[in-house]
Amino acid sequence: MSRNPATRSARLRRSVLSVPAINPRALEKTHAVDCDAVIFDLEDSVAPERKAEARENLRNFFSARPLEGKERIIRINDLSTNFGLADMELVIALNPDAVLLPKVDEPQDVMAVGDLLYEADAPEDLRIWAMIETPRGILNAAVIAEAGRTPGSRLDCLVVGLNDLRKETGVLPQPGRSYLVPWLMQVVLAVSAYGLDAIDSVFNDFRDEQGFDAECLQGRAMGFAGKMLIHPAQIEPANRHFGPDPAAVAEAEAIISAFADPASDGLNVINAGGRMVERLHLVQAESLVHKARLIAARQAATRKTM
Ligand SMILES: CC(C)(COP(=O)(O)OP(=O)(O)OC[C@H]1O[C@@H](n2cnc3c(N)ncnc32)[C@H](O)[C@@H]1OP(=O)(O)O)[C@@H](O)C(=O)NCCC(=O)NCCSC(=O)C[C@H](O)C(=O)O
Ligand SMILES: [Mg+2]
Repeated sequence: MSRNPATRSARLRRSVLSVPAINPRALEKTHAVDCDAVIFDLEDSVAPERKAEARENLRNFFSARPLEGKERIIRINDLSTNFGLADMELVIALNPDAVLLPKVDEPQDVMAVGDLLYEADAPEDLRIWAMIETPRGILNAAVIAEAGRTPGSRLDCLVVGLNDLRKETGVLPQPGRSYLVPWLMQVVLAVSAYGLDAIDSVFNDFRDEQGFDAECLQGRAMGFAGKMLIHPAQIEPANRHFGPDPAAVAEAEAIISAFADPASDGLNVINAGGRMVERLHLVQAESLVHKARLIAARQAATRKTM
């Protein structure tokens, strides 16, 4: 049985900020910024000769002060490189919320990391995220996502990487991403079939506010849960575009009340102010209201600590 997109994840993943683990100053900034998740990057933003230094930075960062209220994800190097296994040892030692695998081509890439976590007796809530950023990754998006349904699988989220994908395919960066949309939608369809989340790719030109807004609107309309970010300036717009807008929350609350009315008992379809509403809309409405409450609770907690 498929899960409705509205029920994919109860977590907020509107803004997923990547931070190069080589940069201690940027690492420190993650305590103060308002993103939902942080990816600590050991892969492409760290030069090969500085991988060990980046791991040491992360070790120090995790031991100095816990990062509160945000999902913590460590992006490792591919296990086929010289760095992948040392990265995995660090992941097991630091126990983040998730490990992000780059350049996933097939389900076996995810399973190999799952096996390492199992052998290390890592806690079950240490999840796996997968970057879909190669031609084979796109072609195999469905079977990769399906692997997330096998018993004991830790796969939780797919993240699209368009920089690598453009490099591999020759598709040029263009406003509207018209040639990429079919591949993006393939990823959204795959996660929808198997109850995972999908995060849209980074937008490199972090000073181009209009371009970023347009891409967020497009990603949200396509069904992505949020966007991978490269700069703190992208957090507020991503939270805004991927968060529920107040009118939609009010409408969702009205749908929940309408179905809670005893007059709706035994009805699968009702008339809500001149619009047909079905019980499937109730599931979406509940998910939206849940996310709105998570955001409100986060904002209240932030105000308290200010
Ligand atoms: C792109 C950057 C190199 C730009 O950095 P910088 O020149 O320092 O920008 P600013 O001067 O505007 O920065 C202002 C302050 O903000 C801090 N900062 C900047 N970026 C981050 C960040 N990502 N996280 C936390 N803090 C950040 C700076 O340190 C400045 O602070 P201060 O000095 O105190 O004023 C830089 O933004 C950057 O490195 N971004 C992240 C790059 C990265 O993570 N790359 C990997 C992910 S991209 C990817 O995965 C692609 C994918 O794989 C694919 O294939 O598509
Ligand atoms: Mg990449």
